[in-house]
Amino acid sequence: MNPLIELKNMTYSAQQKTILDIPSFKIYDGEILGMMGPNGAGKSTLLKVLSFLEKQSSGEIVYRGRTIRSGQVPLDLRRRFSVALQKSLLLDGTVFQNIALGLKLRKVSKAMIKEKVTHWLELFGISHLAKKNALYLSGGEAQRVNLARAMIVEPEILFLDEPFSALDFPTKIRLMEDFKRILEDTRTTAVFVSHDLMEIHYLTNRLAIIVNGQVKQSGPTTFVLEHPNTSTQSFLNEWKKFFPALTDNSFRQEKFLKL
Ligand SMILES: Nc1ncnc2c1ncn2[C@@H]1O[C@H](COP(=O)(O)OP(=O)(O)OP(=O)(O)O)[C@@H](O)[C@H]1O
Repeated sequence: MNPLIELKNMTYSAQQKTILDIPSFKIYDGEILGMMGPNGAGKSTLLKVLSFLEKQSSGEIVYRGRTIRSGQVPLDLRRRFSVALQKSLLLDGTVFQNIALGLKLRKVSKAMIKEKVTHWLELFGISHLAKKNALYLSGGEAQRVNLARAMIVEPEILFLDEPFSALDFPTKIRLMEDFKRILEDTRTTAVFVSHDLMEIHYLTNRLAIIVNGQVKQSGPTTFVLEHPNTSTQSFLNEWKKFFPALTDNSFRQEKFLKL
């Protein structure tokens, strides 16, 4: 399988400190890749480098066979990606206008914008909010708008940095269920940073554990959770003490979704 993105000897440094040092890492078409690791491990920085919001200090990022070397800013590629952060950063305007923004910037016709926004409002279950000012939404509503805004441009990769962390548990579950279905239906490749093992377990099919700016382990999510290696076990075993059943597949089906 050809990777969508490949990192080769990639480092990222700031203030004379190496923050990321990744000799080799690949992201594949259609996967939902989770990234976990302790505070300050470099997850958000990696997300920014992968989405070309930050330039790597050395090494190469190969995107669909096109090599981007350190120092280069591939502005044309940025438009193919969407980034959704924990804080939804919505603009003062209606929900409709917020979701339409990416299409407007891409000079899509008014009729097409209307059709697409209506479609994405429906998919995220927020049609009733279309005319509401986006600054006066609840956290759960705002995050639905944020995700619809990211998805409407049909990104080749969606980068998510803790988008659910501020939501209460039932709101989070409902949004994650809807979002997972949308990602699967649209076959969107997604890279998802989270501190929450339940979110990671539910949403992702591959997991990378980042510690001290390095990818210490990656593989199918359930496998990594069940078989931490010597570099990741101290981090993962802390989690597993509190959620021993997370490595049991039936847990997700029978308990997690019905909580
Ligand atoms: N521009 C910068 N200048 C200096 N240090 C930076 C810069 N960007 C990131 N760092 C440092 O790099 C390290 C990794 O930060 P990053 O935000 O990527 O970690 P993280 O894994 O996302 O952390 P958290 O889980 O706490 O959100 C931190 O020590 C941070 O202070």
